[in-house]
Amino acid sequence: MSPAPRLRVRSVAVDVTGDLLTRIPDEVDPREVVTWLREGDGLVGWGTVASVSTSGVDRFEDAERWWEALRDAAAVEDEVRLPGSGLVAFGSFAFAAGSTDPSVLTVPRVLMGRRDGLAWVTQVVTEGEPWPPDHPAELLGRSNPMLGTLDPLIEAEGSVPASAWPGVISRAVERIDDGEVEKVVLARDVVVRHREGRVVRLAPVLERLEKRYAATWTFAVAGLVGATPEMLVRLQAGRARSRVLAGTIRRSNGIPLPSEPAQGPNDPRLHLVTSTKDLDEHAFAVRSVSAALAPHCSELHVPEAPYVLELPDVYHLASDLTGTMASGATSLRLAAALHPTAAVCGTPTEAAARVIGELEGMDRGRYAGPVGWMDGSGDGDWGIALRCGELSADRRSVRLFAGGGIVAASDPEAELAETEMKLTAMRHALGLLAP
Ligand SMILES: C=C(O[C@@H]1C=C(C(=O)O)C=C[C@H]1O)C(=O)O
Repeated sequence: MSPAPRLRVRSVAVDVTGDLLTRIPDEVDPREVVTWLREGDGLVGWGTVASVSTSGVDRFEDAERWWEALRDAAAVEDEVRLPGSGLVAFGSFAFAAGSTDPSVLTVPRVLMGRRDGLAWVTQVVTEGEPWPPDHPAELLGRSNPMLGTLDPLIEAEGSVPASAWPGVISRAVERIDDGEVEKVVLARDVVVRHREGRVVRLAPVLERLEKRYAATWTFAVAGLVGATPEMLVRLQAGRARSRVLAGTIRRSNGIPLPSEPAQGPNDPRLHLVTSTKDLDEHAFAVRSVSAALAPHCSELHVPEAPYVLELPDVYHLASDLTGTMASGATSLRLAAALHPTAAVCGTPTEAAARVIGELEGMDRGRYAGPVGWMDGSGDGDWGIALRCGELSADRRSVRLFAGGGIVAASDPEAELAETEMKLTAMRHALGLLAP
C-alpha cells in the first residue's frame, strides 16, 4: 500500500447555478471523474491527487488506515464547513474479498459541491505543489459543449447469456429447496462497447442518469458509474441512516412520476405490498442491516412495514432505518460492517456468498459493493453500487450488471425479466434505448 502523501486542501464558497456535471471537461480521464449527486445537489470532481488500491478481506480496513494517515497529515482550510467540504475521499469497494478488481479510495484534485443552495469548490494539491492559477470560481464559468452528445455504443452478451439465465435461477431455487440457503441474490452482466473503438465518455451518461432517476444517487468512482436507489449507510453528525430495498415489481408502463393514482386491484404496488415472496425477501434484508447497525447504535429505529419506492422502471419495497451512533465508527467502517447485506448477497450470508460464487459464473467486481464518499470527520454517504456499469481499464467498454433476490417461490423467467428491467437505467443512460 502506498504511503499517504501530505495534502493541502482549500474549500471556498462560490455562486453556482445549473448542472454541476456540465463543468466536467471532456479531456478529463473518465476513470478520474467522481460524482455523488441527487436532485442536482451533491459533489462532482475530477483528477487524482492521492489514491489507494486495496484488496482481499482487509480491503476496508486497509483503506481506512490509509485515510486516517492522509487526513492526519493534511492541512485543510475550509471556510464552508458543510458535509462534503474540506478533505473528501471517494471510494468504491469490491463485492467479494476474492475479486480481482481492486477497491479504491481516491481524493480528487477539484471537487465542486452544492447543498441547500450553498455551493463551494475544493482544490487539493500535494505539499510543495503550487495552487492552480485560476480562482476556483472560474472553473464554474466553463461548461462542456459535448455533454449532450452520447458515444455510439453496441451491446454484447456478458458472462452468462440471457437465454441461460433462467437455468441458473432454477439451480438456485434447488439449492434453496435443499435448505442450503434461504435467499440468494444472483446477478448477470452485459458488455457495451464503443462502436468505433474509442474511449467512452462518462459525463453524458451521468447527466442522463441524474435527469431520469431523481430519487437515486448518481455516482461515479474510478470508472464505476450508475444511479443507485439503495443507501447502505449515511452518517451525519452522529446519526446513521440506511435505506434497505428488496422486493421488486415492474411498473406497468412509463407513467410519469410522482405517484400515480391507484389503479385498483391490478395496481402493481398493491401486488408488491401484499406479496409474501417479496415481503419475505425484504424482511431478510432489513434483518441483516439492523443486526449489523445495532452494535454501533444506542438507539435504532426499524420500521414495522416497508413502503413502496417508485423509480421510473420498477417499484421496490423500501425501509428506512435510523440510528443514534454510540460506537464512534466512521461511515466507511459502518459500510464495511453492513456489507454485504441480504439485499445483494442473501441469507445466511456465507452460504449465499458461496452459492453466488458457484452459480453466477463471473467476478462481480465492484458491482453491489459500497460506493460513496467520506469527509475528514468520518461522516459520509455509502450507497450500494447498483444500476451501474464499470468502465474497462482501456476505457472503451462498460460492463453493466443487474441482479435480483431469489427465494423458494422465485420464477426463473420472471427473474430474467427483473434483471432486464434493472438494466434499463444504464441502457437508457448509454443511449441504447429510445428516450
Ligand atoms: C441486485 C439488485 O438490486 C437489489 C435487489 C432487489 C430485489 O431483489 O428485489 C431490489 C433492490 C436491490 O436491493 C440490482 O439492482 O442489481
